[in-house]
Amino acid sequence: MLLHLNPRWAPSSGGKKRLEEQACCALLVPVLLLSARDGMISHPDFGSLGPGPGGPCLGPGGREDDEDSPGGDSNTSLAVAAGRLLDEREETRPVLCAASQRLALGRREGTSRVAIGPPRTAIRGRKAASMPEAPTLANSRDHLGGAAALVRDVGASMPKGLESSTSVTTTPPAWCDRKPPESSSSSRSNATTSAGTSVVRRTSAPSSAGSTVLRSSWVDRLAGSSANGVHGDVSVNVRLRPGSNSEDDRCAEPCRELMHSVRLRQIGSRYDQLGEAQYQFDHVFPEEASQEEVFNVTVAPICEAVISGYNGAVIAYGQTGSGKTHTVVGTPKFRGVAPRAIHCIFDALAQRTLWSVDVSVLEIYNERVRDLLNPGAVTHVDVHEVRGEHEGASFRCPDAARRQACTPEEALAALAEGMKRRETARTDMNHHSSRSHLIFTLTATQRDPEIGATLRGRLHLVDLAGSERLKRSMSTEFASPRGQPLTRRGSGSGHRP
Ligand SMILES: Nc1ncnc2c1ncn2[C@@H]1O[C@H](COP(=O)(O)OP(=O)(O)OP(=O)(O)O)[C@@H](O)[C@H]1O
Repeated sequence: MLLHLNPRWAPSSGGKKRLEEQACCALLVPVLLLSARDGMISHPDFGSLGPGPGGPCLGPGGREDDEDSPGGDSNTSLAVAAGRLLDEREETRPVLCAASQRLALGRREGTSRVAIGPPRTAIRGRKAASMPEAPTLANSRDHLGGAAALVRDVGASMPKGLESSTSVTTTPPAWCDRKPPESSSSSRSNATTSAGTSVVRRTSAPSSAGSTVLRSSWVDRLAGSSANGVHGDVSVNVRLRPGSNSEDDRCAEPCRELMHSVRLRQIGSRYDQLGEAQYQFDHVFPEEASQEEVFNVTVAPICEAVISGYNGAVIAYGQTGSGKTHTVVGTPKFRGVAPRAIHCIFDALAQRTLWSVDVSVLEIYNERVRDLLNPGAVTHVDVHEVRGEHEGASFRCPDAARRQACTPEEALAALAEGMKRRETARTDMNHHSSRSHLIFTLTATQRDPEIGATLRGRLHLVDLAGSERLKRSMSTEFASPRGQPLTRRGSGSGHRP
């Protein structure tokens, strides 16, 4: 998560509320993310693998490869996250309340200077000394461990017939990150599990031994990850937008005394009594931080994980004009994380023999999901909620276009095409303001024909609409067809309650 702050956001009136909005972001975002765990870095996808329209596009040395699964495993676990977070107010309210409670309690405990426990502490389940445990975060270690537990559960639920019918006989390639099974037999099967829970596909499904090794490998990684913070974790980072020259003008700055923390300061005599507040993050990017630095620290590790078969998401959150689109997409001169991630993933795939990449660009606008790669008029696509026995709910947009990309340029062209169709509106704060949530998803699929294994990782890059309330940004030009504001409270732009 990349949280964006505009240090100049210190208006003379209504300042307290606005400062609170920025401060609340710091607390709300990590808490909210927990409820979006499925859209975060997670275990390799157990779902069925479906080729997108146009069929698979294979990398150098690849060959046309037919998938036996029906198409439709799609791309919007992030849309999920965003959609659920922003639209299902009933669900998020307790979480929001918990965060507000934390903020309030934190304030009460300090007087003029309040040090709020670091979000990462809360996320990783180490209760901050001064923090009451938020009710909806009940034991967040369990929450993080949920992914690992999920893997165990899915493995445990392998149908018996499947377990005994197949085996893996060859040593997996280096990229597969698996050990060969201890015992093997030659039988093969096209069987898949009832819930599509086998990641080994097409001509074979894992043997009992093989799948156990596979699972334990993932479980180890996931379990290890929550301990070492490399994978399977949520990191919350802040980037400060440049632009404020004078000290008096600034309401946010990196804290020199405490690493990776930001100090928020209220400007103006009316709210001086509020004092300062410090928030600690995984990383704080000062105003002078380059695009490259942001990518290297926050996104490059996720790209590596995607190549290893994990799903990852990068979500840019912040007020309008705070630099979300600049960070995610950037400009030709200052390339954002999206083009860098695309190049990074393609560079890694170039070392492999058999791979394919497809991309999709979706937009959540006015509470509906739109497919921005549809060549005709921009169309809405339905969101299907799928509830697996062990996987919880996931959301898919099977009708959304998934464009095959053989080169980074093709993937970038798809992103550019989607950006062009994205709804923008002029606000008083940002003349090219994004009024929708943009979700760019890149799916990297690698195959090993020898063992019939498929390894797939997804990267979701999300540029959220401005988090401010609509009336604050005075975005009066956009209204729904029914004359309502673009988004209601609690959803889309201005989604804070
Ligand atoms: N780190 C930065 N360095 C240089 N310019 C920046 C930086 N961050 C933002 N900007 C500039 O600030 C302006 C607003 O940024 P941007 O459009 O990315 O904001 P946003 O958060 O996406 O806003 P909205 O939610 O309204 O779309 C742009 O002109 C952008 O180039």
